[in-house]
Amino acid sequence: MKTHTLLMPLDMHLHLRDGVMLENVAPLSAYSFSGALVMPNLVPPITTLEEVKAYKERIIAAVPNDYFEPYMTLFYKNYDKAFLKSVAEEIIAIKLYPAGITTNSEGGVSSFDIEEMRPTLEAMSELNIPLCVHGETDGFVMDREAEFMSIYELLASSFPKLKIIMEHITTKAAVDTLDKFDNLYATITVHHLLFTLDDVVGGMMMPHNFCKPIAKRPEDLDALLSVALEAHPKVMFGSDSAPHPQDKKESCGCAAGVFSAPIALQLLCEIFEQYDRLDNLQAFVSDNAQNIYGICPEFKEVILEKRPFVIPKMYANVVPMYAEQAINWAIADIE
Ligand SMILES: NC(=O)N[C@@H](CC(=O)O)C(=O)O
Ligand SMILES: [Zn+2]
Ligand SMILES: [Zn+2]
Repeated sequence: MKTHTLLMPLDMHLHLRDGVMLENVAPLSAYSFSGALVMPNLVPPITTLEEVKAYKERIIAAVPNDYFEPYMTLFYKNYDKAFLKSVAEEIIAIKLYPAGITTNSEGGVSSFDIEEMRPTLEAMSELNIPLCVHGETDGFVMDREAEFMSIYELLASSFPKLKIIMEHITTKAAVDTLDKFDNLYATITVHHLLFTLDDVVGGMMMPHNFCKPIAKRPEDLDALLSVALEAHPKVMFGSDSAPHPQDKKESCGCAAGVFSAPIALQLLCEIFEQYDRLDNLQAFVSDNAQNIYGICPEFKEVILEKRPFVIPKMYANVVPMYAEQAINWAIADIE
């Protein structure tokens, strides 16, 4: 049987939520990943040192049986340098959300006034704290990410020493912007390497494929595939696995978010094998992130094998991406 081994897989964009949901989903990521960058968009969002520490403890308590490093983040506000110094050791990045643009982002940034943000972003550069960004404007839904490129360019040129990560990119526009600035990086999800808008609303409406940013056009998918499959050194895997209870997805006013964490590595194997690029998957799911963030996860070896695997219908009360569908790769063993 064909197998493929991945060392220390990392998920550099993950929503673990809190409470019972955290207890249900964290073990699924901890099983197959060495670590993950944990997003701070709880209700209310994570904005203090005490909240970061307490949330990290709750995550570790939820995964008693596996080694798993939660790389913590703060929700962006205009923090002062003294505060940032006091949290720098506890976090890997700060996540900026435009206000109201996605799940639990109401307290985000409402105007990109560079002068207002300058003290915080300069302090982050000096303290070497990367800025992760949900890059969408409030424009027409298919144009939101492309319209945000001018804000990325302004941020990247105004703060050339600040590492800026364009989270969950979905467009050719973002791929084209990546190499314009040395300090721009990106994460890509597995669902955005598979879906276009057709998979969301092209036939019957598929709430479990609905997320922000929405999947775009075939040429965007091709651009994302081109940088992911070559494991472009400024691109890393971030699942953006975003669990919502079934009734919040299968309802009027469907919540945005695709739940992919437990099947992400299997799907990535399938995609990279399909394009004959399995050799690049290690860099995409771990090595690039280690280089970009300067992290060194503890040893974990995940052996995948090529055999049919039917994705469960539910994980607790969450419906995963591709529920009940058969895929070609499965996890065989983990050490
Ligand atoms: N991606 C999503 O559609 N949803 C995420 C938030 C986010 O990453 O934008 C969530 O927290 O549910
Ligand atoms: Zn987002
Ligand atoms: Zn997200």
